Amino acid sequence: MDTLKSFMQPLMGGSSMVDGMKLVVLGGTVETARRVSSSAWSHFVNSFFLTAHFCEEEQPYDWLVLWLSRRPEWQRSREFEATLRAFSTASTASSTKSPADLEWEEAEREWESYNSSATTHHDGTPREPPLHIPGADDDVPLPEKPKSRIIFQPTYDTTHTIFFRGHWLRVKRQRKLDTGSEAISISVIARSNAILKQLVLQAKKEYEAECIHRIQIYFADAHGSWRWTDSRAKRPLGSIVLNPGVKEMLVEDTKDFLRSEKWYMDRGIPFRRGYLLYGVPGSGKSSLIHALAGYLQLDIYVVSLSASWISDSTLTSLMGRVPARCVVLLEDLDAAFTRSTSREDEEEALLNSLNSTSTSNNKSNSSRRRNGHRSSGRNSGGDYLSDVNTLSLSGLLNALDGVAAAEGRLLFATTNHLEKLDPALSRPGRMDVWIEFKNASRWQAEALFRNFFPCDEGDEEEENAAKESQEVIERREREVDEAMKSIKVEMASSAPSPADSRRGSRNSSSASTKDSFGSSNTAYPRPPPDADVREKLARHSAAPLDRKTLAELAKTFADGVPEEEFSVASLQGYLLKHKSNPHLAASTIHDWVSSERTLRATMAKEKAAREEKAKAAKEKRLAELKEKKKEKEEKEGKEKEVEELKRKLKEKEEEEEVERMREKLREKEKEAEAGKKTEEGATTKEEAKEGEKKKEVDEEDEDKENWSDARDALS
Ligand SMILES: Nc1ncnc2c1ncn2[C@@H]1O[C@H](COP(=O)(O)OP(=O)(O)OP(=O)(O)O)[C@@H](O)[C@H]1O
Repeated sequence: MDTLKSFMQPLMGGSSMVDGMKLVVLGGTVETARRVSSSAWSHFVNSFFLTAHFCEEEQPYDWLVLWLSRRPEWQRSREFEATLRAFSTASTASSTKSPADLEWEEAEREWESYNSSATTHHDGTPREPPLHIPGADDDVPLPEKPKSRIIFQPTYDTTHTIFFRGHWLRVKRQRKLDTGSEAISISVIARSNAILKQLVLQAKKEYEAECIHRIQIYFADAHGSWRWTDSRAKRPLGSIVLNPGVKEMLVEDTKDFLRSEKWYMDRGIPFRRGYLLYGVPGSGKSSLIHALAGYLQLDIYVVSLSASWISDSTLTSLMGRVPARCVVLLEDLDAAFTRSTSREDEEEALLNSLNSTSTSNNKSNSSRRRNGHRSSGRNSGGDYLSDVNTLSLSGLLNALDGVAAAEGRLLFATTNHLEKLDPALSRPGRMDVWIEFKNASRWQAEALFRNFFPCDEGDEEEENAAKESQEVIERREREVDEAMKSIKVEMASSAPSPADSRRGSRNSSSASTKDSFGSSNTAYPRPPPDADVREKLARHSAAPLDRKTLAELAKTFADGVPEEEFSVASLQGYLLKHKSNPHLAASTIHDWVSSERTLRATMAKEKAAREEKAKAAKEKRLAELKEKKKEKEEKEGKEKEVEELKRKLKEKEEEEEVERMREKLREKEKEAEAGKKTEEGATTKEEAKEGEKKKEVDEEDEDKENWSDARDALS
């Protein structure tokens, strides 16, 4: 030991070095102890904590976000960000409000009471007086603008503790590094994961309770996932007007299907059902699906097959990811593949043949078309030609009923062009129920009218009230007319109108020259409003009609609507214009029909002219393309002729060369013959024999040489 010390002493060079070494050793020991203890602690913690992860892409995430947003602890984080609630479920529909919601509403009320007393904005500008429109029903308050619900949630990677059913939960929001999507992890100290299951079920229940009056709409995204897009109030099935029995049949069929899972399983039939709704636009296909989904309490998953990003694989993964009970909606099924007409094919073929540099591309394009792929987009020349989505018919069929397709879903497909669908797509098994939608029948017209105008079922008292309200309407209409007349007078004399004076009396601070919408023109007098605008200024809702009047008006209206000529949507548009005046709606339907017919005839003429023009332009383009093709073919023909001549010339030259070689060979042979004869005379027989042999060998050598010369020359 002493020897070692004496050996080390000079190396250490004194006590300061020793102290330094001691410090390093001490520091190392502390750090190692820290690391070991922290990993032991996390190991210890992990062995007691159960953790559940919820990814943004999955539905339980939405349940959890709603549940957390209702926990005051979650909203009172010291580091938070404010966001609009991602799930816009109607708060009005919800019967229960969370403490967090109540807290937020209280804060809003406080803010409003502070601000309502002020007559100026924060920037000092005066507040505008309330708007008054002559004849408008100011007594009826406008519905409040729906409030967006702001939620405060903790920033990423901060851990929060929330108490739930006797357990402390550690909750953390995280962002995944690879996908950038959000996730929530919840840890709890427990022996089994029962508490986490309870939590998820609780969150689900609350979410469903909030959504009971609404349906959720999900749209497919480019990554093959479903994104929540909208939440809509349920549409009552009664508001959909179809010919008798159609709705009932559909409702019964869907209900029966949803009840028959076991029946399907017992028979080994895939538990799926498809409905094809086809027919004229504006006949209620989409509306019926929404109403039905609401009735059956199912969410809607919408795929647009004409999206540019859609491909076989994305569609397959989307179809595999729909929940067990839902409505999958494929809108405008015919738009998935646009088949080109023969003329378009011809044009494309011509273009392909002209574009010789991209031969291979063209081949692949046309083969894609044959396989039913859709293409649209721009070519280099700026024309719309080929931006390809890679969805094929077989891919679509596979996604609909392949092994990966989810079971239990109701598939609805809509199309306006049944004739464009491939028979494979609409065969039973894929589309089990077909429903045709036509233009409105008289029966539908009457039902639509009845749906539009409220009926007072009631007694005499109520009938009197209805009459009174009718009188009120008429009085108000008269007022509007008078107000309009006075506006005209004002225009002529520049005197303030009664409407203006009323406004002035309400708020003397408002500028007298300004009209209701703030325009203060002085150079040009105000033009009189159109009859259409006057009509709109009238009161907007009709008083309830008694049963008899409603029946009469509905009949008059339906009688005036020609059978299956106008879509329900267009009739709805007409009724909307007269929604305050059912009498007018019924009495002027004939005028509307004739004006619509005239309008349609004009539009048809214009369309025909446009099509004619487009056709002529197309013909011209086609002729130009043909001309170019002809020129190209001629040029190619000439080039071919030149090539042929060159080839022939080369052949000729080669033949001549061979002939020259043959000539040379013959000359050589003659010379050899002559030499042979001279030698014969000069030698004995034996010598002659030997000489002959030698000659033969020489000749052979010479021949070989000549032949090789000739071959070289030929090659
Ligand atoms: N049969 C109907 N009953 C009630 N309302 C209808 C009906 N048909 C159409 N409408 C009304 O017309 C509008 C358009 O209807 P909808 O979008 O459902 O028609 P569609 O057949 O799906 O049209 P498209 O084929 O153009 O998508 C909606 O506002 C809807 O309320």
